[in-house]
Amino acid sequence: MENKKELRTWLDDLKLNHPLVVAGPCSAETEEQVLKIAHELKDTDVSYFRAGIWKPRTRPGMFEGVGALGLKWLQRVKAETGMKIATEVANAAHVKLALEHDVDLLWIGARSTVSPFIVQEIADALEGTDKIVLVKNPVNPDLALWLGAVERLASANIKNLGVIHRGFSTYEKTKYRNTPEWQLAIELQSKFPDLPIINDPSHITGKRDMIFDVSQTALDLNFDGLMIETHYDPENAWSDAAQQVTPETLVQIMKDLKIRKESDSEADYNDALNNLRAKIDVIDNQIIELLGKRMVVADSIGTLKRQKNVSVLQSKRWNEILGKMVLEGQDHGLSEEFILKMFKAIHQESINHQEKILKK
Ligand SMILES: O=C(O)C(=O)C[C@]1(C(=O)O)C=C[C@@H](O)C=C1
Repeated sequence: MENKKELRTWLDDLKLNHPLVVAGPCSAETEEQVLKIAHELKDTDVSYFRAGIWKPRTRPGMFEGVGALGLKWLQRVKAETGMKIATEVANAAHVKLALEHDVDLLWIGARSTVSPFIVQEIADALEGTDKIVLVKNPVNPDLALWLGAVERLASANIKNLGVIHRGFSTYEKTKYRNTPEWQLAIELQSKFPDLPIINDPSHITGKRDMIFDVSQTALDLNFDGLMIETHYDPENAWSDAAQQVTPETLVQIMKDLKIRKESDSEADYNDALNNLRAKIDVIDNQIIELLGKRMVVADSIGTLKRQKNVSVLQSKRWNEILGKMVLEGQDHGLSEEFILKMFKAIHQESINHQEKILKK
């Protein structure tokens, strides 16, 4: 699949002067619940009303969605509020029912995106549709798998495509429910600058009080929209209670978010920016030069070790370096996380250099 301007057409055609907002409850629970939330979201920035009809749950025995019955409730939402409607589909049967009920936007969930078989089944069922189809990232941070799913849909002649960034599962507990790994979303945007990308701060954070912050980061990174789970009584929601916000909170979030533009044409701003960028270019070159020099020293260490048959990895020395560099980094305003990531990469490169010499 190639990037092309037309990928944005469906979004441009909405002619919004704010980010695209998809909002509504995690799950459709009852007809009253769906309609009450929808009426509270009418006349806000929300263009698409979402509700989960079929819920893929981690373990059996939990609420798994109301099923096809809920699609009728979504149709009432459209008729009564004028909002378009959106839901998740996870197999061909879901697609058939969603299309029969004229759902305007369908998304493929993270647990489906991981499976090329499921994605292909969904793509085949959707073949040639003019509905909007958004692909959530797979649960694991695998950009090729994410884009592969989009490609399967594009090959099924589906034109109105986009992606949803909902974060990634980790074994370690972090402050996020699913860590954002923003680098992946950035890489995706550099490969497909015109493919609409929506952020899902509800699933990234898992906590409503972090939603604003993640939404702002997403907008600062040029995301096109937000999908935010919204419920009039979040505490008592049947699923994902901790991450849903009330319609009032959603309106406040949209009011408080700073919407940035991609650039500004003012001359003074561009002069100042270009000056600073020239400085960055010089520093980047110095960094590369220094890293190259460091590897030349590593090569010499490799030659020494080869003569004496000593192993490459020297954990004690390496831990000393890491400890010192974390402290040094603090003095220069660099986070421990960054220093550890950077020096681990440097260490690996040094090991690769020495390995080449030892294996000669
Ligand atoms: O000090 C060494 O023995 C090295 O091989 C150098 C170096 C490094 O790049 O700093 C690389 C590998 C070792 O694990 C420790 C440190």
